[in-house]
Amino acid sequence: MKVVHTIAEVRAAVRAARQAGQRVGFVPTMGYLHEGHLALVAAARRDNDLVVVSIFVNPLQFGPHEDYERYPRDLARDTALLREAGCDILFAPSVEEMYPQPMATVVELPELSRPLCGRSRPTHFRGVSTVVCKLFHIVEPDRAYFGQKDGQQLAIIRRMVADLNMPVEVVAIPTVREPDGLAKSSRNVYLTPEERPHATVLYRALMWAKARIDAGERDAAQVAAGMRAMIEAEPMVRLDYAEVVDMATLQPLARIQGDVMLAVAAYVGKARLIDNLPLTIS
Ligand SMILES: Nc1ncnc2c1ncn2[C@@H]1O[C@H](COP(=O)(O)OP(=O)(O)OP(=O)(O)O)[C@@H](O)[C@H]1O
Ligand SMILES: CC(C)(CO)[C@@H](O)C(=O)[O-]
Ligand code: BAL
Repeated sequence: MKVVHTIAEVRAAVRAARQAGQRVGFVPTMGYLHEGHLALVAAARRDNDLVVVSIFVNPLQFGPHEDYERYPRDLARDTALLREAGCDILFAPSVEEMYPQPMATVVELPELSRPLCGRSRPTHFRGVSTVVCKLFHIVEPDRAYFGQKDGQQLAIIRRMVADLNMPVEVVAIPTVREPDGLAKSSRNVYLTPEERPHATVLYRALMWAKARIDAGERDAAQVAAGMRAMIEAEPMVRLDYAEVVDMATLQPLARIQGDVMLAVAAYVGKARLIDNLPLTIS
């Protein structure tokens, strides 16, 4: 595995592979890797000749009072994990390399960025779509891999790629969970041993909602209210939102039908956790 830190190096490596007729799979991450990230890398490894993983904690997607400074980082451990996972190129640029001058350009999808997490993180998805657009131009992958866990991010990237005719196939990978259902996330390290059991309420609320829908419930407001009540009743947990939305537009639904996403977010101590469940109801 080659570890590169500059845009020129990653471009040269990818172009050489492409000229040799290779297909390029790309996994963008913010590092501090866990099995969720490694599932994306494994899928990229299966489908492509060359696998590129980026590790970049993108300052543009953090709000002024968020956790940019204390976001967990461990490049040595990540490098070892990626080598083992069969990654070919690790691209780990500095902030100066990615943003040599303040960005005068932004890529923003306002309608998709405002709901759900956008209400508490109003500038977050502008930072995500802008950096992913940059990374796609740098790496020029054939396929790019994203986790379902960040469901709003996935909807935004899919729509950006469609709207801007980007020649990349977006591949979604199901959420990888701990044995008790908690979605794996780099931010789970913020949870104290006392908080940790309560964090599973997000998954429990999603499972409760799924059971109701499986039993025939189609009233989205009823299901959302039930999820909200469960999360609000949980000690050490503060609800951010619990909603039933259309998977592509992220707009709240009245009736549960078609491609829907049950989406939840809550604060548990220092951690803000998100989870979701995509469902197709015919
Ligand atoms: N549990 C998971 N299952 C599947 N994919 C995941 C999981 N967690 C993260 N991913 C995906 O990995 C990619 C990189 O995510 P990121 O580096 O932000 O990790 P994270 O664990 O989501 O961190 P954070 O704590 O910032 O949410 C994204 O496409 C994300 O959806
Ligand atoms: C897609 C991403 C790497 C952009 O910084 C980030 O939002 C993430 O890790 O999900
Ligand atoms: N996984 C999304 C990155 C973030 O929360 O900033």
